[in-house]
Amino acid sequence: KDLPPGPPCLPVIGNLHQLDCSAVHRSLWKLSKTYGPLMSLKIGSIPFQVVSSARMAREIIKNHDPEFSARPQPRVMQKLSYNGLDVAFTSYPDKYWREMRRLYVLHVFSPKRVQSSQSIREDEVSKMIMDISSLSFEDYFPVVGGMIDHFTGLPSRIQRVFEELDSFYETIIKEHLTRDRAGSEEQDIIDFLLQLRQDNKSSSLDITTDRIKAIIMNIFIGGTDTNAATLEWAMTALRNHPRVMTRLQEETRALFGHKDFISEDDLPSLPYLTAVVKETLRLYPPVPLLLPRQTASHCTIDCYNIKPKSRVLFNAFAIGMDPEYWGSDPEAFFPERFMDSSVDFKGQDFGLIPFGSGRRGCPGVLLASHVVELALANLANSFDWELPQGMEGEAVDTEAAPGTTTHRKTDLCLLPKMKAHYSIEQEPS
Ligand code: HEM
Repeated sequence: KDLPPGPPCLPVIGNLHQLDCSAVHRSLWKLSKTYGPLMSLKIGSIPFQVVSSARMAREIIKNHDPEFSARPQPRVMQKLSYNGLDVAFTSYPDKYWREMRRLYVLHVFSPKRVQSSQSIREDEVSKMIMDISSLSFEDYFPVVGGMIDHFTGLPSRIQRVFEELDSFYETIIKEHLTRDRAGSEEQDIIDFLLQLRQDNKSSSLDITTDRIKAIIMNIFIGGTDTNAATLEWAMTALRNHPRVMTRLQEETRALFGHKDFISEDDLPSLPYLTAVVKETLRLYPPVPLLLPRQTASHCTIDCYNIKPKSRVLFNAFAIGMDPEYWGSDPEAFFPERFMDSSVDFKGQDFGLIPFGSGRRGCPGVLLASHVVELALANLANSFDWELPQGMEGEAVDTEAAPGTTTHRKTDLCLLPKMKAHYSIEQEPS
């Protein structure tokens, strides 16, 4: 009786009938308006607690983070993570998780390592811009499809996906082992892990091949689809808000319009770009329910009793719409709200947590923000974007497809037109 309030549920299916499976985060947001910022419900027979306001997220992460930092262990992720050898799906509290997390934060995704891979990101974004430039006028901008959903299904399917991924990781590791790195200054994450394995035999954390594969899995699943989805939603929102697109293009072109490519060193002089990325992550968080958490022990929140092993969802979408935090018009796409504000997505501001927060918060946040800002800056700077013939003037729909990472339901079709040439004389003095 002292559980948080929630909608009445049916036998067997629980509250499933109240959830729109292509936008569960939206259904949960609507329910939270009736039942409050900490809400109990059942998905099938499994009880969940759902966190839907910035105040509640702050209360939990500031005062109860250790109790809320375990993760449920879905069978498919157990298999794909080599039985929990990664970070994202490892149980908590656990010595192995602590050491791996330390490795990620201090080495694999440290600011120094992210900086050292700057030229790789610039090469990739530059290739993308060249590819788009060489398309014929009728060609559409392709969108990367969801991947994670393919991982659900029958055990045989899980096994097949596991084997495919495993052989992909083997190839990557072999390539790195046979590559002649002599004289090369660029050491990527795999080079670093292989080096660590060689140097660090005595450390308590033995870097086995399966552990390296589990780390590649986290990078591959956590760090590719999410960045692609963020770009997809950013371009959708920009297309539907031409005023914002124009202001973004004015910002990039005033400073760098004469250049073919905006580099990462140029990004700090583009504050409106950063505001557009933040606003996209607020309204379209690519992982809107974060990764599920599980309580490690009993705790009391706002007089409610939360039992050990309760599943917990943080609804980052609902939190991004919280009127107590965002004021009267949270549904508007309005990047200006970030222009004179220090609110950031790194996990310290509880109204904006698309990367989560606390002990289990995303360790790839710095890398992700570099990739997304670099790609978006160049897409906006190099091209004007139009809708295909016959669709001009129409709003692009914003319907989402089901999945842990939220993509658009339909492909986003936009036509790139090379920008008019900007000469040095057009630069502001
Ligand atoms: C836009 C891009 C990204 C988004 C939106 C995103 C989002 C998230 C979210 C919501 C979580 C769960 C946080 C929580 O439970 O509090 C997470 C965890 C994680 N992310 Fe990301 N992520 C992104 C990019 C990346 C990248 C680039 C990497 C690595 C290359 C990465 C690796 C991870 C890992 C390893 C975890 C598990 C952390 C743990 O459980 O201790 N992510 N991410």
